[in-house]
Parts: sequence; structure tokens; C-alpha cells
Amino acid sequence: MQNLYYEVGSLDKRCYEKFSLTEDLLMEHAASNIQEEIEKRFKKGSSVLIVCGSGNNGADGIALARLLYKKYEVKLYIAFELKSKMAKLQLQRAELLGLKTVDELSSCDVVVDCLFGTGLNKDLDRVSQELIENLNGFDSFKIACDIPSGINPKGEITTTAFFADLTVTMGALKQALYSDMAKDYIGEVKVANLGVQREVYEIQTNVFLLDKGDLKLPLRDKKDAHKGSFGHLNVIAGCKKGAGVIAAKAAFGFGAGLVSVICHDNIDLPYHIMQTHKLAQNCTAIAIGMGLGLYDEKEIKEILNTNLPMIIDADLFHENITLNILEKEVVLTPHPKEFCSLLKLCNLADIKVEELQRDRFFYVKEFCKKYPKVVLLLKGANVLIAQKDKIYVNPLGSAVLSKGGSGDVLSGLVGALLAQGYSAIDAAIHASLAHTIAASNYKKNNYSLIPSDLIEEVKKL
Ligand SMILES: NC(=O)C1=CN([C@@H]2O[C@H](COP(=O)(O)OP(=O)(O)OC[C@H]3O[C@@H](n4cnc5c(N)ncnc54)[C@H](O)[C@@H]3O)[C@@H](O)[C@H]2O)[C@@H](O)CC1
Ligand SMILES: Nc1ncnc2c1ncn2[C@@H]1O[C@H](COP(=O)(O)OP(=O)(O)O)[C@@H](O)[C@H]1O
Ligand SMILES: [K+]
Repeated sequence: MQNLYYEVGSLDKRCYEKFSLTEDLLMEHAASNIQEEIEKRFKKGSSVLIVCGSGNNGADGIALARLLYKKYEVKLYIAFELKSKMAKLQLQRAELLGLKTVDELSSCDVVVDCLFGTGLNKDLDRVSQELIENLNGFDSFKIACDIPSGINPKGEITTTAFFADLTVTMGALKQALYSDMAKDYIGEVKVANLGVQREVYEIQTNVFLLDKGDLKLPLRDKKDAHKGSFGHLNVIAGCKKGAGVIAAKAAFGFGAGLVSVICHDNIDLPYHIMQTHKLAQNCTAIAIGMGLGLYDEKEIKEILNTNLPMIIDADLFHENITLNILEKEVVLTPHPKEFCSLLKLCNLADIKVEELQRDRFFYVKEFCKKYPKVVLLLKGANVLIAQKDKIYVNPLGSAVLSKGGSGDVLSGLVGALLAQGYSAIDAAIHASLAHTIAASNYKKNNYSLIPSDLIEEVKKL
């Protein structure tokens, strides 16, 4: 797990004040980290186009040009009049070496984008947009300095952004790199050490980036055990019964000792999954909402009123009865459209999906402030899992999962862990990790995965 930060300006400042490091020294490290990445990948003499803006992101680029000068064919392009003191100093240093700037952009082996970093504070004007689109058109290896230009601190892209193959981000990971919108632009992400190790540079945060190593699979180390030792998940199947069946199969494959589907019509289930008409006496967790459709309000209210661990999904995010349980430690797994509906039900916001996607972190924080017990798992290209003031980001999913039924598998995985006694937050985190890692292990191609393939991959984790 790595730390994420909304801003790092205060961390840079802390370095000057606490460790007596200077801006110049930090910048030298920033530039030399990019130099290292270029030297790892490109041989002496390769051409490197460095495109610089007016601030310190541009200054990093000019410092980089100095470091590469003579070993590489450096083309330094200054796009705007330099404003920052450091940028002017870096240009002075470069010129003293004899390094000349270029007036035209031309395709090179490498393009380094140093137009805007964390200082992007307004929408890109036409000139910057055209410049970025021009660079995106080059068939070069593309490196973004700190953050691809065009992504603002919220992670929003209002017009366009630089399409990086590699982002070398300075000091610590920025939250903006993990918005859904940014996912297509950041490429591989490396953190540059700015003169002190990351653990010294970083301070405490409440936002975390999950990685593969964080996954804890269901634990079965107890020898004196029986099926009841691993819980009994009850899945409530609604009108679209398939959703509940997928969830039940996923749950069985993820360690739940017993799984039952509650359904009033006969359904086709594998022999190891039971069908019942009401909650089992020994039920240890409930999964509800997937494919619910029309329902008997009294029956659903009764189920929601039980104090069992619960994962709530899909159709219930459009229903007022869901409001009654938001004071409890339940897991909610909405996709963006469902979350917009939930925000409206809770009187928190009346927004469209596009608005939510522009600032997912903000709306998740607002929801968790109002309902601190709830564990919210907001689906998306980067899944956000939040409770109280903490947010965990799972970036491991991919469009392999963009299929009907993928969410039902996730509900089943969360339900399985709840049934086995995991806390709500752990169930959401580890189910989401298992879901995305399983999808990434599916190697056939990126279009054909169906829920049963995903469940098979979960079983092999
Ligand atoms: N402060 C430090 O100690 C360090 C700073 N570093 C670099 O400094 C960067 C931040 O530098 P700055 O704060 O100067 O900001 P930037 O260089 O990211 O951008 C700010 C400049 O761009 C202009 N600008 C902002 N949005 C614009 C828009 N839409 N259209 C046109 N112009 C626009 C501003 O007027 C300003 O001149 C980081 O991203 C990082 O690359 C690194 O060198 C690490 C150390
Ligand atoms: N492009 C993507 N990148 C990462 N994860 C994705 C992507 N598309 C879909 N997913 C994941 O797939 C699941 C889809 O869930 P959902 O939309 O509820 O599907 P359904 O209700 O049909 O089962 C979510 O967990 C979501 O995060
Ligand atoms: K940049």
C-alpha cells in the first residue's frame, strides 16, 4: 500500500524547513530521476524533445536538458515566457553550457512533457491544447514530468492531456493520477526521490493506493473446522435471478462454508448451493440488491432490519428503504450511476455521472462524512473503497471487467468474506483486490471474460 496526496507543495516546504534542503536541490533530483529513466531505455545519441512551460515544471525540464546535453541530442522547446525564478535560473545555466533552444517541435525518440505540473490552475487555452495534441501525435516514447499536463489536482481533464507512457512523479504519488479520467493518460508511474527517502518526505495521509501484495485470501488455518466454521451467506435473488446466482457461485468459490439463495421461484442452482424462502437460522451475512427489480417491501425491510453483516448492491440504491440502514456498518457497492442516485436519496447532491466522475474523491468523502459507519465501494476504472475519513484506491482493474455480471461476482466475493467474519472494510478491500487481480490473470484476451471465467480465476488465486 502506498500513500496518496492531494497536494505535495507542503511536503516540499517541509523539506526546506525541516531538513534544510533547497528548492534547487529538490529540482536537481527531480530532473536526474527523469534522466535515469531515459538512460535506462535509450542509448547515447538518441533524440530527446523537452517541452517546457513557464513554471517549475518547466524548470525541471530545463534542468533535465542540461543533464542530458552532449550525451543525447537534446531539443529544448520553451513554450511560454518563463515566469518562475527557478526556470529562469535553469535556462541561464543551460545557456552557459551552450545549449540552444529550438523554435519548432519535431518528433524525437523521446518526448518529455514539462508544460504544467501541480500548478495547473485553470483550463488549458487553445494554444496549450494544440501543443499537447501535437505532442500526442508523435510516435515517440512519452514521459510526463510529475503529472501529464492537462490533468488538474482533482484528477480532472477538462479538454485534453498528455498521453504518457511513463510518468515520473516528484516526491510522492498524487491522488490526481488515480482519478478514473487520468487512467488512460498516466502510463507506468515512478516516484522520484527528491533527496530524501520517501518515508522521510511523506507525512501521514488518509488516502492509500492498494497493490497486489495487499491481498489477503480467505484464511483456512484451523484444522478442527466444519462447513459452519466458514459462515453461511444468504443471497437475496430478485426478478433478474441470474445476478443472485452469479453472486452465490462467486461466494462459494471464495471460501464461504455455505451459500443459500433466497428466491420464491424455482431457479437452476448447482447442487452445492441451496435455495430457500427465508433467511437461514445460521445465516452469517446477507447479499442483497443485485437484480432485485420489483420486490415485496415488507419482506425486504425485514431483511434489511436484521443486524447481520450485509452487502447492498444495484437496485437498492434507487430505493428510500436503503436510507434506514445507513447508520449501520454495511458495505455498499454502487457503480457511478447508482452512486449518483444514492447521493440524491441522501440529499447530498443532485448530479449527473459526468460530474461525479470529475471529482469522485470529493463525493466519496462527503458521503462518508455523513455516514461514517458505512463502507462505500464506488466502482470504476479505479475503485474507491472508503469508510469514515479513509479512502483506499484499487487501480488494478481493467476494461476486461466491463461486462454485465462482473459487479455481481464482486458482490458475491464481498458477501463471502463478510460471512467468514471479515470486518466490512476488510471484506470490501480484499474482495475488490481478488476481483481485479483475478481479472488480470485471465490471459486469453481482453474482451471475452464472462462471470464464470472470473470466478474460475478467483478460485486459482
Ligand atoms: N517546489 C519544489 O520544491 C519542487 C517543484 N517541482 C516541480 O514544480 C512543479 C510545480 O511548479 P509550479 O508551482 O511553478 O507550477 P507549474 O509549473 O506546474 O505550472 C504553473 C505555471 O503555469 C501557469 N499555468 C497554470 N495553469 C495554466 C493554464 N491552464 N494555461 C497556461 N498557463 C497556466 C501558471 O501561471 C504558472 O506560471 C511540480 O509539478 C514539479 O514538476 C519539482 O522540481 C520538485 C521540487
Ligand atoms: N474499465 C474498467 N476498469 C476497471 N474495472 C472495471 C472497468 N469496467 C468495469 N469494471 C469493474 O467491473 C465491475 C462492474 O460492475 P457493475 O457495473 O455493477 O456490473 P453488473 O451490475 O453488470 O454486474 C465493477 O467492479 C467495476 O469496477
Ligand atoms: K507535466
